[in-house]
Amino acid sequence: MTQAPPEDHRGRALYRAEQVRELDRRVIASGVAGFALMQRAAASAWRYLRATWPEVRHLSVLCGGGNNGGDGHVLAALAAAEGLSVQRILVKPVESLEGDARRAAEMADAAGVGRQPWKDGTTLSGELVVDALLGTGLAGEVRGASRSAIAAINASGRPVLAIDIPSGLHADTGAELGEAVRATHTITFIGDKLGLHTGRGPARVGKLVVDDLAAPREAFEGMTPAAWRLGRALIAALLPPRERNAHKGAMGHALVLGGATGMGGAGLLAAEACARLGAGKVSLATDPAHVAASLIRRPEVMAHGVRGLADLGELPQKADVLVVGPGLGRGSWGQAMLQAALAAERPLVVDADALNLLAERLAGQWRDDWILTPHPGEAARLLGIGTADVEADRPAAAQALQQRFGGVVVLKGAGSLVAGPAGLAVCPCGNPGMASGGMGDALSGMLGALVAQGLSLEMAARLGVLVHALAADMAARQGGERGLLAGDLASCARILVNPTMDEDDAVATR
Ligand SMILES: NC(=O)C1=CN([C@@H]2O[C@H](COP(=O)(O)OP(=O)(O)OC[C@H]3O[C@@H](n4cnc5c(N)ncnc54)[C@H](OP(=O)(O)O)[C@@H]3O)[C@@H](O)[C@H]2O)[C@@H](O)CC1
Ligand SMILES: [K+]
Repeated sequence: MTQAPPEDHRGRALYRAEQVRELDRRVIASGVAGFALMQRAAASAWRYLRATWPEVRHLSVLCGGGNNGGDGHVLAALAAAEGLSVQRILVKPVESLEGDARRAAEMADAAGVGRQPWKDGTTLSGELVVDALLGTGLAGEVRGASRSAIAAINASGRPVLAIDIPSGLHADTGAELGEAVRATHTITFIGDKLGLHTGRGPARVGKLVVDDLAAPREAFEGMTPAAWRLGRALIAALLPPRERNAHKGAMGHALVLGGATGMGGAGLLAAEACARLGAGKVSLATDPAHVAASLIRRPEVMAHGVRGLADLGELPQKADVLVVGPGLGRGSWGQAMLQAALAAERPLVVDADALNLLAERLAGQWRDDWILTPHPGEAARLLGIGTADVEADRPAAAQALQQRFGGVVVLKGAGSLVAGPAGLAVCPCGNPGMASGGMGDALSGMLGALVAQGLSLEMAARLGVLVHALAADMAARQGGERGLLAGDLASCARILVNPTMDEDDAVATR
């Protein structure tokens, strides 16, 4: 049935609303009438609903004024034809509808499906709510009746199947325009949409299925996806089993510069994660006060007590990649370490306070050999805008950073984005347990390890972000999200970067 381009190691293609509209146009031009496509969409949603909730007898279907609403009307008719009772609610009068949406509403009328206009206070009586208010046509903050209908859906406490997109969620950015439906399930059509996977998307979409509605392969030809949704196939594609004669010299040497006075844990977490992801050698340049702790916790890491540039000596030149930022601080020590890293002519992973120092003191730096890993606050400082502006359009912020600073940019947060010369990728994994200190330090160390082992910066960033999030998911399965620690990730990540291991049999080591 699926005609869309198959997923490969790059992951699944994601599109923007305008691109999906163009795909719709191409499918229609190939000979499928628009209304037939709407019927396919509704039939697909109905099949999914029936398979997921076979016991449900009574539905509430909320229909907007466009074709998303049209899908809802057709679904309501299909459900009624199979004997379900349907509460069909319209936010716009049928007389104001046009085109396929009007035809769909009249079809449901003709099938004898009752309808009622949305009014504030209307009780949603269904055991299940179908959200067909707004799809790819959403423009601007949700207004009028749709606004209160969305709030009522969210207050209903019922399972919600969102048609195409949870209403109120922006298909391109994943921003919530006012309030968005909190769906338990979403079925999306023709092409998967970027906004379902970043920003508020992951928190609003619930379980997601994609149906390309049998769109012909040719419809996708020549259309560059807006982004790639990373998948596990990337791990095996980029990390084949090691040659049996591998030696540590060939696995790269990573140097972590971090851990100013009182912030030793950050540098250590980065170094440990770096080692667990397979760097041949890992060095840590840290405040001398932290060396003993490092040796006790991870004797494999070569910890150097560094009071300043003189102590650092030629260490940066001996490494293949430098990770600068974890626990760096913004004081003279951190500034010296960053200067040394920038001068070392080695690929860099730049995180945390190194990014803040860049924003404060080193504006205008552009390199093609670094990975920058800001969270939204750091991204905002680098761009000179507010954090809310970053969150309002995360894909645009990631791409703006990449254009302004060069290299590869990882914009962290739910649905982490990787922007590089090959385009945009989004990570669909991870969990709220990652909202705890040190997670970013572990990520920067992992990225350093992958660069050390010879991956391009962009592939290292994509793979590192994915493995970091998958490791957090694995650790959360073992012990739950609350209380998940950054230090729990490295051992899980080790299992993941050895894809021939059976994850269930593998025993996480500390
Ligand atoms: N043939 C096809 O193409 C296929 C398309 N398919 C389906 O169609 C969907 C796209 O349909 P679409 O383009 O009609 O847009 P849609 O999402 O219904 O929104 C338009 C409505 O929303 C309203 N509205 C907009 N902004 C608003 C706001 N801020 N606040 C409040 N209201 C707002 C706007 O009102 P207006 O601005 O006109 O007053 C209008 O009533 C797509 O997601 C998929 O489900 C499938 O059936 C497969 C075949
Ligand atoms: K919807």
